Amino acid sequence: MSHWDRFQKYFVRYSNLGFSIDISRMAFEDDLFSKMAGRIESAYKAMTELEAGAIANPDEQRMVGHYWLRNARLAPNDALQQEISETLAATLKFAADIHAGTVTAANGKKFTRVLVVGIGGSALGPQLVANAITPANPPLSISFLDNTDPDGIDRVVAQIGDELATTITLVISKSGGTKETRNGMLEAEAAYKAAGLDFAKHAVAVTGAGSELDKHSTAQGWLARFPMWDWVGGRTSLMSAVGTLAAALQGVDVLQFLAGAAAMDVETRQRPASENAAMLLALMWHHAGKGQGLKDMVVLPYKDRLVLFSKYLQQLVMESLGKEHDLDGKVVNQGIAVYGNKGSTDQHAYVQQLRDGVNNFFVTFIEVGKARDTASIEVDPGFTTGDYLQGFLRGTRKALAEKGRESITLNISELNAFNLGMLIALFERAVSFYASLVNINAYHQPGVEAGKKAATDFLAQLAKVRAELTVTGRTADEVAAKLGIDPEDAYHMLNHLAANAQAKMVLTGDSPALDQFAAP
Ligand SMILES: O=P(O)(O)OC[C@H]1O[C@H](O)[C@H](O)[C@@H](O)[C@@H]1O
Repeated sequence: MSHWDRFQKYFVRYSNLGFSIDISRMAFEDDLFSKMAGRIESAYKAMTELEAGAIANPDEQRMVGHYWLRNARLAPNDALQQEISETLAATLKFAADIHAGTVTAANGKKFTRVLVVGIGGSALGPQLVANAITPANPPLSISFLDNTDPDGIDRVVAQIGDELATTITLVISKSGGTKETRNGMLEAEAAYKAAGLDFAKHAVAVTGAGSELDKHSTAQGWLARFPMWDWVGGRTSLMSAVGTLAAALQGVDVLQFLAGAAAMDVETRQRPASENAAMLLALMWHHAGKGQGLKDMVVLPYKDRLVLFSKYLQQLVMESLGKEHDLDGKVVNQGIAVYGNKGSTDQHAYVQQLRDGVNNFFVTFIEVGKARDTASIEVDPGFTTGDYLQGFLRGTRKALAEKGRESITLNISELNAFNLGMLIALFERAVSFYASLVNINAYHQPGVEAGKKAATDFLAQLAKVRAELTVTGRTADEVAAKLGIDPEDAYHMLNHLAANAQAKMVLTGDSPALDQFAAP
């Protein structure tokens, strides 16, 4: 069969949405659909139950409700439907009050900037939206504190400068207890205080009811609090107040963003697999990686404003699918690695390996029809930069295909709120379908807790190591023996303390075991 015939055979287009998916350059056999029919059927059944309010996250005994966020009528009861609708209305009203100057900074002036403090799903989605679909001259600019790196925090606070006086800070944390976010909140509060500003009068919480952050923000009398629910995972929370509040403050058309997601949901809820873009993605992932994630997903949008899409999908895909056990408790070590930035830029970075090197990936091209909103100059007689961008996408896809490297191409007409909503809904549902195909729970994240606990242990030991420092100096072995901890851990802690003026290295031996550290 010619490429042209295969392209036409498998090409799926939702003309009403200006969307299409091309899987023809994936080297699956024609009997893929029949071979997978049983698992496809189970995936559709699981999806129907999930959207009807089943406990689709059995490990945490929770419903999975992110699809309801863009169509509240789907929620399984009136109370939830009302809560979703009222929260959306409240975020839009709050943003309108900020824009109108009904709600102002403590100095009576309109807010001009929003500072988001969050991490993981409480930052990646808002960062994607801010980068991709914020209007050219947004009513509020945006900054992010998305890590517990003091140097990074200092840079953001310095960039905001005096504008802090008209900056509204959104502290976003579903659990309300994530330490990086708590630290960012305290650092932001310190910056406001240092500027003689009352943080509470510039702060808003987006968190679960009754969380540490909820209690704190209520006790401190912050401007507002918006809810997060336990039936929305962090990585699928962008269409809750996590994403809608920051988006609305920046002048994004939130209702169009949600409408795009809802429209893609309609197309991908129950269509037969061969016409269902989300099921097609899930099946291509399964084919490429043999159901074990053996090939990485390279995300290559040929649009600068989608450069954060791969980072967003890293969490959505890898935190959902990267699981040790399947639903039957069998050890499966599932997952699909995701990386990428943007084309054609990445052609000058790693595409060399994609074409000629190890064939351990498949590419997902994202093609955006409309090149720009303004008129184009000619960079060659008759050609524009947009022509080049399209040429590089098509050329790279062809060059990869010639060497047996697989790719999927998604096409949207232009980059706007509706179409970004569509893309996010598409991948959310593809993740749900894929998880069913490989029989895993896509909605919990046990592995993340392990890291959090190890960090807590590290901090407890760091305090003891610091207390062990004397004027004369101690080696890591001596400190470890005294405290009964791992000598290498002790060594790294002593170096951390020395690098930050909380210890000093008094002797450098010819092996780390001889290095001596003393009190500063
Ligand atoms: O929103 P928070 O509760 O602060 O959680 C922030 C992030 O923490 C962990 O990394 C979770 O695995 C993520 O899913 C979550 O987005």
